[in-house]
Amino acid sequence: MLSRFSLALLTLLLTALLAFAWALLLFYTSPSLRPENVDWPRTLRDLSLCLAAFLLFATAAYLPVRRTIVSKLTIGFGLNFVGVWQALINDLVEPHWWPAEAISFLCIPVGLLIAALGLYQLGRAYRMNRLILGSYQQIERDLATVDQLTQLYNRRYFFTTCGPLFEQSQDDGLQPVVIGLRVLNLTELNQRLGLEAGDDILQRVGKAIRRYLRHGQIAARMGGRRFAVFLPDSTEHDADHLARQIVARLEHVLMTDARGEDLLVQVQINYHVGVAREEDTLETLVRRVGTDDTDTVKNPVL
Ligand SMILES: Nc1nc2c(ncn2[C@@H]2O[C@H](COP(=O)(O)OP(=O)(O)OP(=O)(O)O)[C@@H](O)[C@H]2O)c(=O)[nH]1
Repeated sequence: MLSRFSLALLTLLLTALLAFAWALLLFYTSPSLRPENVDWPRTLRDLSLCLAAFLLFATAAYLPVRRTIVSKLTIGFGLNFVGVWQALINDLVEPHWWPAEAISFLCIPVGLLIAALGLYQLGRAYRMNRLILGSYQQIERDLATVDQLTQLYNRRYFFTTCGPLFEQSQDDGLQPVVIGLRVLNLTELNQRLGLEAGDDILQRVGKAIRRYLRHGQIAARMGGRRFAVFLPDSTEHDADHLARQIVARLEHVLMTDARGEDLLVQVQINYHVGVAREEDTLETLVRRVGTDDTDTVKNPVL
């Protein structure tokens, strides 16, 4: 089995060889035009077209894309080259043989049609590749920044993104607020209903938080059972209202236990609203609301 490179080389060589042999045959069998009868500008134009067609033909043969597309492009541009080559010969000799006329008449349009089909498929393949690549990149980004259980951002994303936003808000004279939330009875629920049920509860917490978020507000899972919501500009009252809505939504959650029976579960969530003071940074504010891992012991609030 020939490699792709050898097959392309063989196709090009064979076509060039046949084209020269065909030209020799026509020059040998048909009367040549006298130099004063040759339309030199037209001949030069056909010569340039011929070179361009051969270049396209060669490029198509080596394109690193699917074989079906390569063959369409190679056949299309190859026929195109044959047609233009014939037109060039016809500029220099007077062939009284119908195939010589028919070749350029047929090969150019048919070749262009096939090449256009190949180009269309190439465009589609390129678009598909872009789409696939785009979704891979999106997945990669999501895996790096989003907590897969709750679908909220992770702690790393929270600090990287909200840090500059926090400073920007302060510079603009706005009032950044952070709400810290913590599922108090997760350990107990895990023990009573199992880890899967605990995961389910965390998922519902994520969903409830996302439900009440407004544009520009960012929520993240900061630890196993701790969450933070960043509001770039808010008041204690509004943030408190938002937190109450989230907590109220999760107060009683309907779940199914291991035996398939419905169960009303009380999810206890503690929250704390932190309004930024002038001397605050995002870190100090997050620590105050008790969502930073590093401050678990020191924080008496949550
Ligand atoms: N089902 C389930 N339980 C979890 C998960 N993450 C943490 N927990 C439980 O939540 C409890 C606290 O876990 P931590 O990882 O200490 O959570 P934290 O957010 O750091 O909270 P602190 O206890 O305040 O330090 C433990 O009982 C864990 O088993 C989780 O992804 N799924």
